Amino acid sequence: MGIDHILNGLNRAQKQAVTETEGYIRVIAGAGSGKTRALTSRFAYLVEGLGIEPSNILCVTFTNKAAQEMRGRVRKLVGGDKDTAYMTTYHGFCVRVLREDIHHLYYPKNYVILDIEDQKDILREIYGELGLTLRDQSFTNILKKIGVFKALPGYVRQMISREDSITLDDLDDMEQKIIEMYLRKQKKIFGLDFEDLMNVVLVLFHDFPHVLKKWQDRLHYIQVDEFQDSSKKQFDLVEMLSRQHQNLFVVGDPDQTIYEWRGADPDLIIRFDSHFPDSKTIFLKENYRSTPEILTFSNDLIRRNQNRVPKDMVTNNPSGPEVIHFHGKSEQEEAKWIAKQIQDLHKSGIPYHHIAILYRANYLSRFIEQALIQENIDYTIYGGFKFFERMEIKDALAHLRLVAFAGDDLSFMRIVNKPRRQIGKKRISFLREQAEKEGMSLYDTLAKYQDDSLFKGTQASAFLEAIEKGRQLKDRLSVSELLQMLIEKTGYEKMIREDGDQDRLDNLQELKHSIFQLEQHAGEDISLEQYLQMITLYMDTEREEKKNTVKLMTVHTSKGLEFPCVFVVGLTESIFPSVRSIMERKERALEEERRLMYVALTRAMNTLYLTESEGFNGRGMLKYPSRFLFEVDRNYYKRIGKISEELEEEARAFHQKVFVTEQSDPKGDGIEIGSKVEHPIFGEGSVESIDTKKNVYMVRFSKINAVRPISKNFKGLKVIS
Ligand SMILES: Nc1ncnc2c1ncn2[C@@H]1O[C@H](COP(=O)(O)OP(=O)(O)OP(=O)(O)O)[C@@H](O)[C@H]1O
Repeated sequence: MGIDHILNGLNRAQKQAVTETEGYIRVIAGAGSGKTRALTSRFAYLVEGLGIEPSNILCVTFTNKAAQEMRGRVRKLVGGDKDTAYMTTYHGFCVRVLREDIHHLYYPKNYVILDIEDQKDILREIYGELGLTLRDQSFTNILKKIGVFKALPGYVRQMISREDSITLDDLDDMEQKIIEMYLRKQKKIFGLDFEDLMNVVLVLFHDFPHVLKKWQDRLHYIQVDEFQDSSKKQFDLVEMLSRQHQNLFVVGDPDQTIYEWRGADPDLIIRFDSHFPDSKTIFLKENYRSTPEILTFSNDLIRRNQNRVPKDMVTNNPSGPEVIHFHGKSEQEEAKWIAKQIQDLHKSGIPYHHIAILYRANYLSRFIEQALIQENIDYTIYGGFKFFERMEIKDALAHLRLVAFAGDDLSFMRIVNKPRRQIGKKRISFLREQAEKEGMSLYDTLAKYQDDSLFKGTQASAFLEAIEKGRQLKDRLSVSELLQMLIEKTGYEKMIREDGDQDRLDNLQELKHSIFQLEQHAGEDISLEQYLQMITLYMDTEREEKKNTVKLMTVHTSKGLEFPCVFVVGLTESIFPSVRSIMERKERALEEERRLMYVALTRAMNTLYLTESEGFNGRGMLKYPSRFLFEVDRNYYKRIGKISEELEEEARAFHQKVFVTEQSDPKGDGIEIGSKVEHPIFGEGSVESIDTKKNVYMVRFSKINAVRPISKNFKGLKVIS
């Protein structure tokens, strides 16, 4: 087989990326520039063009799905009989290494990989032994702390050593005790969680040079996809492996780093050339996906980021429709407008599956889903559950149903033991039997037998009390108030809070917000029964799953995908950019949010709509359009719906406020974004941004008309206004 079929159709830069096989090579590939294609073609070229065995090539991808897709594409190019086992994720590779070599650490080859549920089971045991409850510390919280503890691989030696160097009684700190017990229990069952896999391999390679050498010998070529989302440890791994043959090929787009919050380090790709001074850089700048209109808009937004390799994407694609920003007066108007556009697109011959709706957070799907259901537009939530099928939403509504109809056994079963009330299998089967015999509902049966000795030690009475209270108040409280009262009194909301899953909490909040909004707009009181009837429309689980549906997903999920028509919705400041991320990670997060927006925009091939609306958010705060909409030149998009001057002014002030309060200098020396400052050498300047990670102010000085990073510890920088 020749190699023409591999190289045909690639552009010059792509061909270079495919055929430059030796040395350290970085490919900076913009959105839609065909990096997946370049990467698979390169693998095929190594095999077909150079005669390298696939078992000598490690090709690391970011997700299992990407690995699978890449294997499929490579098989098409080189035939289906080639071994593609080293085409895998970082974790997948570590699992293989450990399967072969973990015995050096006295662990068996069939060690156990612990998933999140196994981890929680271990914690449950520990909590039992220490007499702790979730009120003391949620599992999510302690798992996060275990994650922080495992940030550096050093602990692995302690975990695998067969002697306990620390006596548990010596540990006063409860968290330390839990972590130590967790490690011991892990060791007992030879269990490794996801965090450990990489750490154990790093320690193994470090402490057993001959093992590292074996893998180095084997892996002549290493290529890494989505390199911008690699962490320092992942980089260390491939760097170590490539030392012998020195063939490391990385491809990524620094503008699409969206996992910094969980350890990705965009500097690794940005500074790849300083790490490997002999490295070559190839730019893939030609975008094959989008229209010039979409690209111009996206380029103009991402240009605002400071920490990047400057590059503008270009395209030879024909011109398409203008990018549209729709501004609605209310969330309902926004949703209706989106549904109407989808109907129009569909009428014009565009199939539903060519349309995607992207949002920043899962809970935002609710308002769109309701509009789509009302208009009978089929949709699928990509990588998740529909809003009204999410566990916490079904549970919350089960509280309301049980108040409305005591005979609803399904709702009873959903919530009677959530949170745990010691009403397990045995007691439930008693209730079922009695209910059957006496022709009563499970709820009424429990009410009848709550004082029976069988229910001693359970919290059955407290549960019944909460539901009874709901019954008494249901005609006096609004539905939203009733729901709040119920989930508070039964402890359901607390359980979700203690579990620490922010997505679930956001969904609950969104449900309450949606009921409140409905009440506001209805103009008359809505009874509980009316509400439950209305909501049934959205809970219809019988709808069959169809292929030709509009796809709804978070922006994170949309990474790597493309659609002819894209709606990016809910573009409200504080939601996108997310104020929560900015609070946690300051201005680094703002840049990451902008990159996330860039990922969303560049999913679109032909038509791009951006939507947001006025009104109040779930926390009762006024909504303002996202700063991202103001950062792009007005000539690059068309606005439908008027933003009053007043609203625009308030919005801009709000953007500034979020930015300044969240990013102001914690040392309190009065220097903030926008501050005018004086420097003894550079003269007057103004602070453009603050890099908390590097501890510097980025100051633009007028005398030199350039930005200089000035250390926060430098005493000579003074505020002048
Ligand atoms: N040389 C080429 N000629 C024509 N089309 C191409 C070429 N290279 C890539 N494409 C097409 O461009 C689109 C984008 O390619 P691909 O999905 O590989 O991009 P990407 O760089 O991975 O994008 P992103 O990072 O934004 O997800 C695809 O539809 C692909 O088929």
